[in-house]
Amino acid sequence: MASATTPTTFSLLHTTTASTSRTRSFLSHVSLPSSLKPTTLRRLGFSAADPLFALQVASKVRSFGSGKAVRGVVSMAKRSVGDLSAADLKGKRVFVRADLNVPLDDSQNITDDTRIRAAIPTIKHLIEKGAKVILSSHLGRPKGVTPKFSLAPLVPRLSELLGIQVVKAEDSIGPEVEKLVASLPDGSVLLLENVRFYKEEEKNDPEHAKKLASLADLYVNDAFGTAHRAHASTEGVTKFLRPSVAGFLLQKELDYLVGAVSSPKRPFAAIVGGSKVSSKIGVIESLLEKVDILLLGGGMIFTFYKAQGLSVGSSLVEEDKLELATSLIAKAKAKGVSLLLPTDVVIADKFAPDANSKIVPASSIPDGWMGLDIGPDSIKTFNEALETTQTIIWNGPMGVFEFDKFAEGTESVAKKLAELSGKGVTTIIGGGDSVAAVEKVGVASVMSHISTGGGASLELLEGKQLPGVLALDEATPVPV
Ligand SMILES: Nc1ncnc2c1ncn2[C@@H]1O[C@H](COP(=O)(O)OP(=O)(O)OP(=O)(O)O)[C@@H](O)[C@H]1O
Ligand SMILES: O=C(O)[C@H](O)COP(=O)(O)O
Repeated sequence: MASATTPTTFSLLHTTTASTSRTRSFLSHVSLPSSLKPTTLRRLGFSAADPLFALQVASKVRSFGSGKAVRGVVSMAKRSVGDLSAADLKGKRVFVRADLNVPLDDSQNITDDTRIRAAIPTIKHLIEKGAKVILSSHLGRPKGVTPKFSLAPLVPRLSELLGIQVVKAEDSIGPEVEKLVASLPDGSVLLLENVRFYKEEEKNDPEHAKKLASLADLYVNDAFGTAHRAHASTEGVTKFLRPSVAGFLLQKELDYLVGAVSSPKRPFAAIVGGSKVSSKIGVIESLLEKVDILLLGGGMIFTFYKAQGLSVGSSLVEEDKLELATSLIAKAKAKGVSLLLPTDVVIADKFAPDANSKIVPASSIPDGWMGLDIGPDSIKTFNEALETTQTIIWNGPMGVFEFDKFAEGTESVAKKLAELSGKGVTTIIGGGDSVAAVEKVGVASVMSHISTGGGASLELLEGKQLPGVLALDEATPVPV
């Protein structure tokens, strides 16, 4: 089957001394062109490594000139639900932690079911294998039992998408839940009540985790959006349940947000926006190590302008981040990254949807006016830069896109990415408000990947480890 252009999977065993001074074995599954032998990889100089070893291999192989099919096929070194055999699953009670934290309106209607749809492939797979699925999630940030944060409104949509009637428990632990679990037929789904109704969930209380774990035989974490939280149902349960494996959604998120970003088709551009530079420092610094082009927009640009001595009127500025902005500009220069700041902006006389607005050069923002979007010249320059790329990651809106008058910059980026996606460019939307913008423009379906995690995707892009991922079983080591 394997050919030079068809990826095959090598298993690479190596050891590393983590900062905790524990020596651990990591297995990294990397799909690489079959012409690459483990001996070749060793010759390439892989020795000490970190948990992202697989990704380093992928990028090295790429620069070595042999990596044809590396992009998007790298997986973290975690065992996946797809690795479990039929015997592992048939008749087994599987605790699935999903992130079904969807928005509900005042009448408890789901206003965006993206996260529910994203959780379906893993649940369907388990049902088809004859497992008994014990599905859990949080919804919102309740303090104790709060009816408006019940998972009950999710049952009809889940049942519809799965094609079976999902049973709902009134609690997430306790004798009633145990009774329901005991009566579950193979291939069925029991939805537990909001795990955050217990304060022990967010405290990652071991006794509480043990109670959750006692409901099941094995654990699947598919809650990418909550993987940055070390909670009882995302991390604590893994201490009591083996195997503990990654679901398909979690795996896909890692493949794109870690794999495609660490081993991109080049040129590679990042677009970073949002309100404040302070909330994106980690992401910008991490991306500066990887990208060829960095486009900045949103409220944070005014801190950069001010750092360059421009007057910014009453635009959003973080005075204590001026030095940081200067150092980021210097870092981009030192790394040879082409950093583009908008050259013109749409300004407003107040922060309101009906504000008076005009377009001015970035250097001419009058006193009393604030910049709320990037201007048409900037859109043109950004588009030209994006046209040269093969991989683009986007996090954060270009302006106050919630107000129609100031949505043009953000919507133009969404449209450009959709157009480029159609031409084979890898387009990754890194969660948060940029996802809302892509959906508003109606181009979500054409993007290569849209993350279901806001905070989790940011942390991953910052290069942080996610506790919900770390806690899972490593893929089976195969010595080379
Ligand atoms: N020029 C601006 N002035 C003030 N606010 C702005 C400006 N541009 C964008 N924003 C606001 O930034 C907000 C989004 O910023 P945020 O940092 O939360 O980005 P995000 O990518 O959505 O992050 P997260 O993933 O955490 O949700 C939007 O509500 C938008 O209105
Ligand atoms: O919406 C999210 O980002 C996730 O569901 C995590 O929610 P949390 O920030 O309340 O932990």
